[in-house]
Amino acid sequence: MAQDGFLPYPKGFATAAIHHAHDPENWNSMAVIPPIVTSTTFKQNGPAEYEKYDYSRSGNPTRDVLQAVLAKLDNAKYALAFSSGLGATTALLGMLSSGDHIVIGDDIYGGTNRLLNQVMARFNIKMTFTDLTDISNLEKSIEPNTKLVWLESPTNPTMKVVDIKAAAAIAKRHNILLVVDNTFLTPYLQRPLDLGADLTIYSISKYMNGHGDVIMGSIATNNEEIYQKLKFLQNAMGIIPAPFDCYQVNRGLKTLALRMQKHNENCRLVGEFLERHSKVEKVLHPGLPSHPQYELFKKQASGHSGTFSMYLKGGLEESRTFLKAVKVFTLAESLGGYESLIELPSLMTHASVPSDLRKQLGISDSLIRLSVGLEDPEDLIADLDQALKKLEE
Ligand SMILES: C=C(NCc1c(COP(=O)(O)O)cnc(C)c1O)C(=O)O
Repeated sequence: MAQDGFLPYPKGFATAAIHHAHDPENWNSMAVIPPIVTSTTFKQNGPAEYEKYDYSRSGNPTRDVLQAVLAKLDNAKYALAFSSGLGATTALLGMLSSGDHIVIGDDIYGGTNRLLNQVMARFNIKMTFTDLTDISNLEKSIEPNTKLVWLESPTNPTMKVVDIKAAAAIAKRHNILLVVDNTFLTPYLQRPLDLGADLTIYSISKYMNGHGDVIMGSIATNNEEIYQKLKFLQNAMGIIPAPFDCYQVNRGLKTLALRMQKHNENCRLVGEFLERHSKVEKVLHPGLPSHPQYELFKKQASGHSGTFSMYLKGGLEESRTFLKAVKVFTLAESLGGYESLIELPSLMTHASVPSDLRKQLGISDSLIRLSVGLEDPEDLIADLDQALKKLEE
């Protein structure tokens, strides 16, 4: 059962993740598990006369199985896989032309901010960063040359929630595409296309693969024209994943439903423990009633994942002491794996965000982001408790 008051978990999701596009009749071997096709090239019947595949960058059978499953899980017609989440972002931004404008939620992954500000800006892509939790800021930021609205919800790392339906309605009214980066929740907990978004993008490297051993990205959409443009860019820009990685991610998806339920449960227990702790200033967890947008979050999600943030009392010294003391949690970047991770965005994942924006967003040296994994929650809580006790020494 989904958490009280949230949307129900999607029916048939686990069955689709396991069986969709997996008919053994699809391949001569009748293998139950889709074969891994590592061949870089495929024999042709005559010059430019071939069945479906000519060169693995342009198309690959193992990648196609993964893309079919990814589309199904997002209730989408189409999905494409890329070499990384930022690779998918690069392909998506590759649809823009010099002079185009995009409106972006102010709180986004540091690497996405870096790609926009330090690369795309050099190609004369104009951008407005704004706080989309106040949805009136979206309308105010739209200009005649605006082509994309880009948002995360919840946001990385301050966990702000954006009203996706409202953003989609405004984007549609202005004939602008809405992209939602759904990395933090996956389509099991939130389905942006069903809420009106035109595209949803993922760092597959996180929960979708879920095993901390693949870097990959993906985009899903129902828009045929956009799909064809992105498929062209996937090949023309060469931003493709390896067949073996596609096999690993396809395998990871088979337990996505189970893993997200357990991340949801573990993360609530850890968040509630930290909320009660004297050394914790504030917890930012959209799945807890204390979050300012808890009611909105329940309307657009089936629950929260394992990633949330908190403000520790004190400054950088206290954060360093605490982060060096954890033992079950690992101090490292990334999130969404079965192993629990913990990090300091100001010096790690969001170090490339301009300091004035970090200050404005509250990404201080006291803001700590946790990715609660699938370990026994008692062990996770005991680990945080012993590390917090170091602040009393
Ligand atoms: C590595 C981290 N984030 C990657 C990320 C990316 C980039 O994905 P990569 O697969 O790392 O290229 C895109 N969108 C979001 C919301 C992300 O969190 C991190 O936040 O620790």
